Amino acid sequence: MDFTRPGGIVVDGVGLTFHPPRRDSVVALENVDLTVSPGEFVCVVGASGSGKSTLLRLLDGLITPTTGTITAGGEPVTGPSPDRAMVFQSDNLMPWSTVVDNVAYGLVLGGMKRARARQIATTQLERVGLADAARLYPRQLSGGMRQRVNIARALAVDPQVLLLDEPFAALDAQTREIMSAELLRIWSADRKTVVFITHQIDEAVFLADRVVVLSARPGTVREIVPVDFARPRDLSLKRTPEFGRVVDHIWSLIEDEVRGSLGLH
Ligand SMILES: Nc1ncnc2c1ncn2[C@@H]1O[C@H](COP(=O)(O)OP(=O)(O)OP(=O)(O)O)[C@@H](O)[C@H]1O
Repeated sequence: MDFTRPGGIVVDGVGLTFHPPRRDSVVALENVDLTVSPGEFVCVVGASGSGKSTLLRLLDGLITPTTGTITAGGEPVTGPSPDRAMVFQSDNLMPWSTVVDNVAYGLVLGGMKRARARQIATTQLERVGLADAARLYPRQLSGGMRQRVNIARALAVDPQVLLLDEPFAALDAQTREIMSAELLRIWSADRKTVVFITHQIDEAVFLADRVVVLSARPGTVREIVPVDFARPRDLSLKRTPEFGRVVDHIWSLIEDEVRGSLGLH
């Protein structure tokens, strides 16, 4: 596999130490090695504080590693780029703009004429099943709809890589399940590279080609678990014994650390 192609990511020996003012420094990540193939769907799980969000911010270029290097599409990551789009847990939509203008925002910011940007935004809204909501305002949408708008907004700039930081964490359990199936449907259309952070092991296994399990602080790659279930996947997969076995395996890798993070040793 050629990781220097668009969408490929190489994380090589990456460490990140925070130096907060007037507090002890925090080694959040240490010696992380990871390669992601173009078009691959990778999920990252780990106990609270294992450095999942930090890893994602490094991949985006929002922060710079203390040690090691990161390349995306063969180029060193030195800062945020339109080639990579982030989706966060909270939706960050502008309440004063309509849904379509929220989705068009990144394109307009990049210099595109508003009419053209709205056209592209409308196409993206169709993809996420929200064409009818284009003229509504964010407050008129449910949480699940808002996160779909968020995904449409990330896709509108046509990035090579989508970085998602617990995008469904604020949703109720049923909406969350449906949203993960929706995300796979949207992803399968053009198979962008995805790195998806979650606390839910079953969500990770349902979505991913591989699940990266981080160990507790300092976070490092404990194991990379391949998930070979055929695609397209539907939610009934989650009720199969094979699925349960993969979930159990990952849970066994992090259970001690989750207990430790709760002071339960
Ligand atoms: N800006 C910062 N300054 C100092 N320490 C930080 C900073 N950001 C994160 N940390 C610390 O780095 C470690 C990793 O944090 P991070 O948020 O990446 O973990 P996480 O796995 O995403 O956690 P969670 O699952 O709880 O969201 C934690 O100990 C956290 O307190």
